[in-house]
Amino acid sequence: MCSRDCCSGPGGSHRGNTCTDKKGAKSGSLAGEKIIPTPQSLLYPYEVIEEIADFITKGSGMRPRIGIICGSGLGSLADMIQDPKIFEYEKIPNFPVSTVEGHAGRLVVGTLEGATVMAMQGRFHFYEGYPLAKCSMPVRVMKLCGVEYLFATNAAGGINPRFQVGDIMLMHDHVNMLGFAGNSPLQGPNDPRFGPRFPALVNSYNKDLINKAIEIAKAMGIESNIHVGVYSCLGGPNYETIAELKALRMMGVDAVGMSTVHEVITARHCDMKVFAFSLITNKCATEYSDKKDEEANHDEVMAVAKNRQKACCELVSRLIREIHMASA
Ligand SMILES: O=P(O)(O)O[C@@H]1C[C@H](O)[C@@H](CO)O1
Ligand SMILES: Nc1nc2[nH]cnc2c(=O)[nH]1
Repeated sequence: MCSRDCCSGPGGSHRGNTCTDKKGAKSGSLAGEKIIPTPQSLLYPYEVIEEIADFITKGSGMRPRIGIICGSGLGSLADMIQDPKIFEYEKIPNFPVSTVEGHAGRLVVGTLEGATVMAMQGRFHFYEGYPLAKCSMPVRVMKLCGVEYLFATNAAGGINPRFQVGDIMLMHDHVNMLGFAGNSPLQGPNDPRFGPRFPALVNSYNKDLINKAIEIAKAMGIESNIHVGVYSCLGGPNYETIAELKALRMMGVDAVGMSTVHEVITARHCDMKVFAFSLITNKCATEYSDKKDEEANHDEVMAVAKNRQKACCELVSRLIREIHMASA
């Protein structure tokens, strides 16, 4: 495995003096000390994304309209897909592999509530060692497959004291902490075939879809478990300190996680409509305490996601049905 920028993290390796990604493409040299960094946006040029998209559309015989990214423990969202064509990440050319528990590592293409969909059962995180452009590369693949709507889901810690474990927060905005630190999936030369150099991000989260989701939650009788709020992505893999959580709360953040934001930036850059939600899997303590049970842990995150998967699946499938009906 390569731990340097030259071959972009897991899946890459050094053979002799040469740095090689998992497909064998040479992307840098270890000879001498001169390693030329690859700007993030050049990691996956348009033509490579196009090749991956062709592989999926030809292999599935479909052009999906809705893309779903399953959060930690929420892989069952993809299990709802009918007549699924399944692509293991390892078998997709130039695709990274999933390394996190709760992220199966496969792409599922089929229909859901009549709509053509593709779902990532397993996403890529910055803390796995992947640059942000690689984490969100599948969003561009979705775009070139024909996807118009991105549904991004995640497991997150609730900072807003009104949030309870098992609640769902519909994202209406985000605070991009990795962006504050100068990291973006759009870093490097811009390819206008994807989108503009300086994309605007106000109104990134589609208001109509949020309103529809609230109506659906009412019809499901879970409106008291639904909130609309602000998500923030940190680099992880560690969970936050109390001081960090206090600071995030002061900034107006309601829930914190380690994903989604760079996917949304990539989706908005190529003009997709975005719907995203966080399943609140743990309450974040914002006061100092010795209580061990106030510490976040991934087992708890997975257990809560498993418990709440039914509600999440129903919300997603009903919303997809509305989108499909509206365009039928
Ligand atoms: O992929 P998501 O954002 O749902 O996963 C969250 C963030 C970490 O990957 C993990 C921590 O428990 O859950
Ligand atoms: N950063 C972060 N990610 C999470 N994913 C699930 N819970 C949490 C949390 O408390 N913090």
